[in-house]
Amino acid sequence: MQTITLQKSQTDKQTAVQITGSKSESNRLLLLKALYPELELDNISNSDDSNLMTKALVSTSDVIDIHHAGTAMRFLTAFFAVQDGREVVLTGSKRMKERPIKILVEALQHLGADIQYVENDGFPPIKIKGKKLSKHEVSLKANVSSQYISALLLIASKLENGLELTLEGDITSVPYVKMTLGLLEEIGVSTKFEGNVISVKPNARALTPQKLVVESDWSSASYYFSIVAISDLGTQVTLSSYKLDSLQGDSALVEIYKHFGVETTFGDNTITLKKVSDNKTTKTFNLVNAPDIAQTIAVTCFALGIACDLTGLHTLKIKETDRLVALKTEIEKLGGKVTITDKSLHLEASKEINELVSIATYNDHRMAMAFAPLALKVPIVIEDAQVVSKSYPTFWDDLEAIGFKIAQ
Ligand SMILES: O=C(O)C1=C[C@@H](OP(=O)(O)O)[C@@H](O)[C@H](O)C1
Ligand SMILES: C=C(OP(=O)(O)O)C(=O)O
Repeated sequence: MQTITLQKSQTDKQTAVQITGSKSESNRLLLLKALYPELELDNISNSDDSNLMTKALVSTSDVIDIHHAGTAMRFLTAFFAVQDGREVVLTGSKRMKERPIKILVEALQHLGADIQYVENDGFPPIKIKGKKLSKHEVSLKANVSSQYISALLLIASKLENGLELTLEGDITSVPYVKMTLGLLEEIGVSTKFEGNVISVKPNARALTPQKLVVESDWSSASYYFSIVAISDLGTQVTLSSYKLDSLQGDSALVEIYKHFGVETTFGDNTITLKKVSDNKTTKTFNLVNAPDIAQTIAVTCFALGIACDLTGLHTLKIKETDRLVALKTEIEKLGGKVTITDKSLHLEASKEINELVSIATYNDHRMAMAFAPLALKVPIVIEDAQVVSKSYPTFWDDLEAIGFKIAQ
């Protein structure tokens, strides 16, 4: 699928959507299952990133290409560093070669790992010679990407003496670190997070065999929060399978979208989103704990003609694309006015939205999905629409099912 044109939704369509498993939970659990085969997993994400992770973990190839998958790149760096005797080059897409990995590599090297850069210092591809790591104490800078922290925590229980990790500076994307610790605890690994120190106890034995069911992806749910927010009063959509006590930080959507008049009701494994009121006040959110929903929220505000101030966005520049620049460029094509710094975005309230603007997606699934709900206001064109498969392969089918008209 390449360029598609999206149109306003039809009435009398299906309003229930089953969303695939969380990509973040899946990629953690897939790695943990490789370390502890006694684990059984259910509702694993069907995303490209999780498929790449699954394949990489059993690959016998000398070179593993993880394309655009950031978590796979970071988690597998730690995984292969402790596979004694295994030599592998981990590489990725052109963009992956621009996404920094030095903080993680230096932490692993400090613990005793043998990792070298193949092209540019500090960036993939990297050559890893797996070995037994000798040390168990390390410090790392915590404000660039939480994925470095999670990567170390995921292998920690397999180190002879576990791990004591000291986090330097502000910690970014904290819920993702807590998700990692939550999953470790769930499978029976002991962890402690006190102040800026995280410790994980060693565990050389097999775990109690158990089945873990991955909750569906809350970042994917964000596009439906946006659709409902932009829709008429009374509009509702039911999504499954979700739970109240989520490990995913993006479940903050429930509170955030109250500000847009969207009410969320938890049912048996489901959430029902309903538009109950209109609220046009300027929105201010700090998204340091939920960076992946920044694009969704910015576009919701633009569609509704509401101004917003989004902060805590310092990680957006090193994701699939520079998301701050991409948002500004595309919203301005549509007639909006956006000001960005390297960690914030300000959108002015606007009245008009230009029709049939062709939205560039920059190899970023979230650019395609975040702009899609705008079709409720004006017909819109999405370039390289297939990018959604990075996290949500059936996104366009699901939009059609709830009534969007899609032409190729
Ligand atoms: O650990 C994870 O699963 C993730 C952590 C976040 O990255 P940063 O910690 O780099 O912000 C998030 O943006 C990404 O989509 C998934
Ligand atoms: C940033 C993301 O993914 P990753 O860092 O794993 O490529 C994302 O899914 O929005």
